[in-house]
Amino acid sequence: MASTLFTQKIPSASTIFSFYTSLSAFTILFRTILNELIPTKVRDFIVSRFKDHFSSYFNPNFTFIIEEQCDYVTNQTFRAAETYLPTLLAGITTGSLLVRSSNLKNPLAKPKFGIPVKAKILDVFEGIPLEWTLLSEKSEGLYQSRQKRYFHLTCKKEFRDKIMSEYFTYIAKSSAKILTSQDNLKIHTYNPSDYSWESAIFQHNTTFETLAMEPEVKNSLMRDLDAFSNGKDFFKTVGRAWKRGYLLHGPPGTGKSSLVAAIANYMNYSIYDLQLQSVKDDAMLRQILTKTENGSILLIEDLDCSGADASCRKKSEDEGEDGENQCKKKKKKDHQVTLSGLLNFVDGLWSSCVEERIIVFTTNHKEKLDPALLRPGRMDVHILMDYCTPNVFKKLAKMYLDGIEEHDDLFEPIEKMFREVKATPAEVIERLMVSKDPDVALKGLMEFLESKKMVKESEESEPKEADE
Ligand SMILES: Nc1ncnc2c1ncn2[C@@H]1O[C@H](COP(=O)(O)OP(=O)(O)OP(=O)(O)O)[C@@H](O)[C@H]1O
Repeated sequence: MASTLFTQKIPSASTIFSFYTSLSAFTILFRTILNELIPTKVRDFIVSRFKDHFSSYFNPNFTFIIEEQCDYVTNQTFRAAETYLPTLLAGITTGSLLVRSSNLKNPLAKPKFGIPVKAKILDVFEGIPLEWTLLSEKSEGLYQSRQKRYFHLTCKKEFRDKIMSEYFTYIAKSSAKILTSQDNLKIHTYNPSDYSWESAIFQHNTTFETLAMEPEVKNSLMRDLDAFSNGKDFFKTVGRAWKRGYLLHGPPGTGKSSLVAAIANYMNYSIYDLQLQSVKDDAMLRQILTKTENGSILLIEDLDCSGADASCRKKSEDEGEDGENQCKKKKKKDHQVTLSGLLNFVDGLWSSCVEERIIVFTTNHKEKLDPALLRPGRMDVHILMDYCTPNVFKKLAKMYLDGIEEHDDLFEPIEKMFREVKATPAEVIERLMVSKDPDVALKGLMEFLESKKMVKESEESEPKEADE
């Protein structure tokens, strides 16, 4: 009985050999079918699915993939990670590190360190070990191919839910804290050939202290900015996007750009300076604007020259055609941003894509703008930056002439002149900078204003003479 069982359980050598030859023959046949009948791409797909299935089954880790761009928008989690991770350099497992010194205010400031591609950074959150890696690869974008960057964040599978619910909030808060204490503001300019914003350190010394404006206008603007920056809950309560639009208008040299710098310094906001002429169409405008960050100023200068205004409409009307239609045709031909595309960002649905946003438009010719841009609610505040007034002159003289507040002979006649002739603050500053000696500088300014007055009087008298 025992011997029967034994012979049944262990096959003979010839059985094993014949089984082995059949298996080998089957394997060779299978491989041949796989190699010759199934196309390479299908084969690779089957193998990769097979691998993925088994590796995820046996792999104890879970990986979050955080791409730089999601749809049209900058992924804020990527931004937060990029800001937060350099604080973890002690846990970096790489032989290299990016080193940057960009604090223009203090050349001796410690350099900052950045994360090189493929470097692994280790973090620990409530005892959970985490590993970050920055990766980069080329991808085909809407307008051209560009570098696609993304982070891999890896943790043990059992901590996946905790990381999802708590860790990402933690790094968002940490990066917000780091950003509010940043040393430099930035100015971003859109580069149409690269379809991306290029950044530089923004170091403009103009503040509300150094800007010469009528005191009531300045004070009311500062109050408005304070209310805006503290207004997060208010905007939410009234159901509006947290944004504020300012239209700065007035002749060249009256301080519109300087006022933008003063606002940026006061609010501690970076500036996105957009030349509308460089934007092909509304779709591109959407893509550009959604790539800007919260808590920033979007600046569109010289709006009357941008095409998205009434100037081309007026021209067509003068030429006797239906202005609006011709304007539309022109936009279509040039692939330019349309007025409605722009308005969508000023107060349409897209205006809420970025929070805490100040939009500043500047123009030398408010009268040329399309009335649609000037309707109530579009631009919240209109500020006229005008020719020099006696108050503005006094402020400039005090700044440029060593704190001078009075001058026995010249202050009064100069102030009187400003009521009669138009001179921009830029022109006045040019004369005040001629000498540190108040007598010389103010005399030069007086002569300049007198010559302007003479020109004005002769221009006024010319038509009269012609009439006579
Ligand atoms: N109100 C002002 N207070 C102090 N400085 C001023 C003022 N206005 C002009 N300036 C000085 O004049 C120069 C030109 O000013 P700015 O570029 O700000 O004028 P603008 O109105 O923006 O001109 P444009 O319309 O040509 O862009 C700057 O150097 C600025 O410092």
